[in-house]
Amino acid sequence: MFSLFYGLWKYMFSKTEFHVLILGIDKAGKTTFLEKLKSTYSNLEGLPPDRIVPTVGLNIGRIEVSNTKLVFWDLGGQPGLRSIWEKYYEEAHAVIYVIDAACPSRFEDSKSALEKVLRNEDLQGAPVLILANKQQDLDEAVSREELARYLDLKKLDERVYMFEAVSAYDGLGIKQSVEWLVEVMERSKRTEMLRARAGLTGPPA
Ligand SMILES: Nc1nc2c(ncn2[C@@H]2O[C@H](COP(=O)(O)OP(=O)(O)OP(=O)(O)O)[C@@H](O)[C@H]2O)c(=O)[nH]1
Ligand SMILES: [Mg+2]
Repeated sequence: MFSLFYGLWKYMFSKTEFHVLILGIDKAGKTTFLEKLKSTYSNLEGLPPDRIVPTVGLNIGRIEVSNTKLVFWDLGGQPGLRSIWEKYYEEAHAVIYVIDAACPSRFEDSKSALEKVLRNEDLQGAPVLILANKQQDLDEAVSREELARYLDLKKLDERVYMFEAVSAYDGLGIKQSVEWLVEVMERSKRTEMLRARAGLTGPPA
C-alpha cells in the first residue's frame, strides 16, 4: 500500500528531470554552447569562450525550463574520446549534436560520427537536435540549407529531430532549440520507457 501511494506521490509531485547528451566532434563548440545555455536560463554567468578548454572528461550543466529540469552531459569530441559517448546512451532522454558550420573540411568526420550515433540501439527513439553552430558570427559558415543537404537529413524520417542554426557566442537559435527539445522529450516514447525503467510509472487506471 505504502509503495502504491509513494509511487503516486512521486508521479504527481516530483519534477521531471531529463538527461540530454551533447555530442559532436572536437571544436564543434559543445562546451561553449553549454556555457551559453547556462547563462541564458539561469542567473549564473557561463564561462567566457576564452576560458574554455578542450573537454577530456565530462561537463555537467543543469538548467530549468518551464518547470522542467534539464541535465546536460557534455563530452569530449576528440577521436580518442568518442568511444566514451556510448557509455551515456542508455540514460539519455535526448541528444544534441553540434556541428561547426564554418569548417567544411571536417563535415565528413562530423557526418559519419553523427550517423554512428544515430545507428546505436541504445539511443533508440531518442529525439535528436542537430545544431549548425558558429552560424551568425563567421562569414565562412555554410548556410543551414547547404549543411542539411550535405548531411542528407531527409533520410532521418523515422527519427524525431530538428535541425537548427545557432551561435554559441551570441545565443542565436538557442531558446527555440531548447524549447523544442523539452516539448518532444515530454511526449516521447523514450521518456516513457526510461520512466518505467526507473520505477516512475503513472498512477493505476
Ligand atoms: N566564432 C565562433 N566560435 C565558436 C562558437 N562556439 C564555439 N566557438 C569556438 O570554437 C572552439 C571550440 O569550442 P569548444 O566549445 O571548446 O568545442 P567542443 O566541441 O566543446 O570541443 P571538445 O571539447 O574538444 O570536444 C573555441 O575556440 C570556441 O571559442 C561560435 O558560436 N562562434
Ligand atoms: Mg568541450
